[in-house]
Amino acid sequence: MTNNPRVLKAFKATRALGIPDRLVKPVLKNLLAVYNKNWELIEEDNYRTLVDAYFESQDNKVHQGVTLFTSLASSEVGTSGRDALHVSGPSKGPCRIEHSQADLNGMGSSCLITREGKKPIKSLDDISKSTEKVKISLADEIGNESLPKFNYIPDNIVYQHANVNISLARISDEDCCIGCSGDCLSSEFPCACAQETCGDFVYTKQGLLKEDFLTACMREPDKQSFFYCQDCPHERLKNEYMPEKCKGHHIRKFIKECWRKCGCNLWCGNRVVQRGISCKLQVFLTPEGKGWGVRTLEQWSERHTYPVTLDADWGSERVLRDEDALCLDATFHGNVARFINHRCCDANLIDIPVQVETPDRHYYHLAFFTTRTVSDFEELTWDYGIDFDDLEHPIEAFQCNCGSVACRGKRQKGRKVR
Ligand SMILES: C[S@@+](CC[C@H](N)C(=O)[O-])C[C@H]1O[C@@H](n2cnc3c(N)ncnc32)[C@H](O)[C@@H]1O
Repeated sequence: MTNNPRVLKAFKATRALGIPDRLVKPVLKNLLAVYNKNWELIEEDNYRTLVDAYFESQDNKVHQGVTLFTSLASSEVGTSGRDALHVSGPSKGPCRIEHSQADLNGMGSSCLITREGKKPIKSLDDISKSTEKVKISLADEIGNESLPKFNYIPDNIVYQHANVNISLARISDEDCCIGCSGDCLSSEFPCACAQETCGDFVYTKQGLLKEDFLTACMREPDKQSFFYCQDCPHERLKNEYMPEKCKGHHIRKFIKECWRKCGCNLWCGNRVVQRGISCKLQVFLTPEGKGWGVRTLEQWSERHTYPVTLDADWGSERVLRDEDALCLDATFHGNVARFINHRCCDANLIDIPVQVETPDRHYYHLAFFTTRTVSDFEELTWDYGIDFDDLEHPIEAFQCNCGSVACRGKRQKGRKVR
């Protein structure tokens, strides 16, 4: 552990990008040697040289010849391209929250042992570049695709002027459990953080979502659970001068996790999403022409949770200020969730909003939970909620190849989408 304030400041800057100190340390040491201890060069432009040097060093480390064993299942998660996740945005372009960093060029040719046996493929050992707790591998068993260039970041980063104000001072005593200690799930009475979910924690001691809460989240929304804005940012984004009437926003159930102002510890059972991805996931090239997708490398015989921080905003107020209409955009910076493909109606994932750092509901995490048993090597899918007939929908339509018998995109086949 160093006391050098310049080193500590450098760590602080790289930590903000989700890079652990232990990985930055050797890169920093190397740069100091190269620059003859000229700190100014390293500190310039918010440590740009250091960050670039770190990512370069990680690129060089891309392992070739990853071997995965059939006995372990493989799976992946992917999400939001820009189109898929623009849930709402202000008229002058959405305030963006970006996700994750990693330059994924540098794929190696190797052999991957899959359920079907040995196959020549391109593979990467860990697209998260050690920023996640578990490795997220990549496999192209078809061998003809290069990855889109994007930066893998494990946590959200606020882009430009997005109105996200995270501060402990904004969390009132009613919004946290200062008096708790250890694990809130073990205490006799539920703490203040369970108020959001009617005094009952939503997680089991095993870190799974309780059945009744999940079932309630999966239920078809009724008319009362929609909110209609007077002046809808969604519609204004489509047509600034003659916006149509708001089509409605689904008012959804939130999960509220304990956080830093709470007295409990990091291993409290009411802190699941914030601890990061813990499942073995793999990004793979889908054979149906959907591009890259995500699958799991292990069977989840129970309903399981893993966090992917996406974002959206919904009309929780009569008049939504433009700057509060946030969206998640993982086009350039994102995590593994950016690869999750769409499946109509019977997807095996559901997204649930999770309040962690702020009681302000404009900004929250979007976590994906499995809705049923997922087999090893099964693709993880999510219903993007696209209306394939609405060509003005903010999610850009594509020719749906989800394969579901209830595919809503079938009618699109043979017709040119945007
Ligand atoms: C969030 S990205 C998912 C990752 C994407 N497959 C990739 O290779 O980066 C969304 C894009 O994936 C493709 N996609 C997702 N689901 C699809 C589906 N059911 N059928 C065809 N293409 C799909 C579409 O091109 C869509 O715009």
